[in-house]
Amino acid sequence: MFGFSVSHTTRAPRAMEKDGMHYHFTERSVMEKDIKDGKFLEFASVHGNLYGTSIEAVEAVADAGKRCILDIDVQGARSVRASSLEAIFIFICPPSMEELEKRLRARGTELEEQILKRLRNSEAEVEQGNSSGIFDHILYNDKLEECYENLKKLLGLDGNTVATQKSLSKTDNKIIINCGTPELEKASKSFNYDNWIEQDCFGCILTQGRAPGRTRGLDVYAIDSFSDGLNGIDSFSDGLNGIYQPS
Ligand SMILES: Nc1ncnc2c1ncn2[C@@H]1O[C@H](COP(=O)(O)OP(=O)(O)OP(=O)(O)O)[C@@H](O)[C@H]1O
Ligand SMILES: Nc1nc2c(ncn2[C@@H]2O[C@H](COP(=O)(O)O)[C@@H](O)[C@H]2O)c(=O)[nH]1
Repeated sequence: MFGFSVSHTTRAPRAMEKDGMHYHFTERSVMEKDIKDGKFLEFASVHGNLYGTSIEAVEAVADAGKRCILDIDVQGARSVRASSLEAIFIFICPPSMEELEKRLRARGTELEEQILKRLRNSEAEVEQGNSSGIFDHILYNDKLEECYENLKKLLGLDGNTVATQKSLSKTDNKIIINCGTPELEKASKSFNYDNWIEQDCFGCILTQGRAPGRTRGLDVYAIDSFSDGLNGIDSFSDGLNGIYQPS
């Protein structure tokens, strides 16, 4: 259902990280050129390295028929928030700086200098995450399982709403999204067709999987429920598969 957008970064890969899976590891000069050429939705300098979300990375998720999740820092979130893109922004916050330090040290992937830099930056991020107004929700990541449960609740994935959230139909030249929760309703109403980047019902950015300008001129409607047998998600097979994944 969900797909992770594989970011680009100029930092070196960690031992277990694979190029193209965890990140697209890249040279700074190459990434800077790609940024100049408009290939990135957002980018930021984080802990001394460049990180960014390419348009292609998001399209790859959309092409797979999945909803796109971006794991990005506060600067990146601010850029997306300031853009015309609509998304739900969730700040995942450690329970305390002490616990974060323990976790970072236990991860064993950074040298002391980098750990200290990351902790300093995290302090600023936590402050901004809590007070900048960028984020729609703050999730405290104390016990992982609880955090996961809370995330599911927040996305309306914990109960009966799931079935309706997945409902989508295409009839004639109209795409109909079923709004199962207030969050969904907000999301589908903010569907941004012009930019070919849409708000996913679960707060993720997703695309049509096509480049800007190749519009087919479809209209998008959000409705409260499917009472007329329009649950035709399986018939949604004309190449517009970047929007919703069939259940
Ligand atoms: N709830 C949790 N309980 C225990 N360990 C956790 C929990 N959440 C995350 N961790 C661990 O803490 C470490 C840091 O987490 P993560 O990599 O998500 O941090 P981050 O915010 O991206 O920080 P950085 O930007 O420095 O990478 C990882 O080793 C991760 O496995
Ligand atoms: N603005 C962006 N931030 C990103 C992106 N990909 C990852 N990140 C953030 O960087 C830090 C560090 O990540 P790490 O893998 O080196 O530990 C972390 O906060 C990520 O969320 C991106 O594409 N854009």
